[in-house]
Amino acid sequence: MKLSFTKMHGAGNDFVVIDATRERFRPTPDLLRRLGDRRFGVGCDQILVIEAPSAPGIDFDYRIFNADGSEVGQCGNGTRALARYVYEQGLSDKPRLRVQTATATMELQRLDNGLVKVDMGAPRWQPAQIPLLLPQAERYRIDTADGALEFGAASMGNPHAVLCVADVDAVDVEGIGRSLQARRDVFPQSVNVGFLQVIDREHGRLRVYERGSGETLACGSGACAAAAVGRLWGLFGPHVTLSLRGGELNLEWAGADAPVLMTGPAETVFTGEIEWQR
Ligand SMILES: N[C@@H](CCC[C@H](N)C(=O)O)C(=O)O
Repeated sequence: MKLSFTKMHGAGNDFVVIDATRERFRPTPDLLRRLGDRRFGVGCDQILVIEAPSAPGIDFDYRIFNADGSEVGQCGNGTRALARYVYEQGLSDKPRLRVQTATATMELQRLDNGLVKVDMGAPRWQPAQIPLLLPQAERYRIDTADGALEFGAASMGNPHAVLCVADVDAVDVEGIGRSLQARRDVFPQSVNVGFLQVIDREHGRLRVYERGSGETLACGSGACAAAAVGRLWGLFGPHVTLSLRGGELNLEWAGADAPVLMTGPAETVFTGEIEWQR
């Protein structure tokens, strides 16, 4: 059988988008891994599945799979790609859309400049399993194979650890990323590991070693977590632009229970079909 897909990206974080409002899609582990495989399949960081809404007040259900086939609850860059797809394909012309993932409800807004702004919801502070270093700033410290690591931890519907570093280009992103991900006592569902270099109160640089797909060129939920941790630690003001290897994202967070707002690009790269033996 043939499966139609659209290849998209948001700041270089790339996606295979499946429109399950128009074709039947059964996300088996083999098929997901083939879609994610850059050599034997299509290749992407995440597979995004757009489905008809399963609840009132929601425009679309939105399922997210990492390239390794694991299903997750959040993908910020993918949310902007979803909005772009919906508008390009005429699935909706509403300027604001509400989408539901396994763990989060998000509101998306199409801006006049072609960018998409996403209300990502309020950060939730995690993890509870380890003692805080500084309780008032949600700062943690654990011992790993790479020595003692200090980090902030936030859930944006998926788990993130954020480490402040002097120079993102000089960090062993994969090594430290993997060693934190291996600490299942602290992160039972593993974790996306962000490395944040603060430039000034409104600018930073960020690299993210993602769960299920390794280092990506950008991570939207990781950028939200980094902006929130940076603000909580007194390093950032309420507006910050983060430069990732694939582009820039703008983040706003007023603090406490306010949602993190993320603005950035999303592009369609090509469409295709993949042969698939069920
Ligand atoms: N790239 C994404 C995050 C995708 C999911 C993540 N790898 C996880 O396992 O939680 C983003 O833009 O947010």
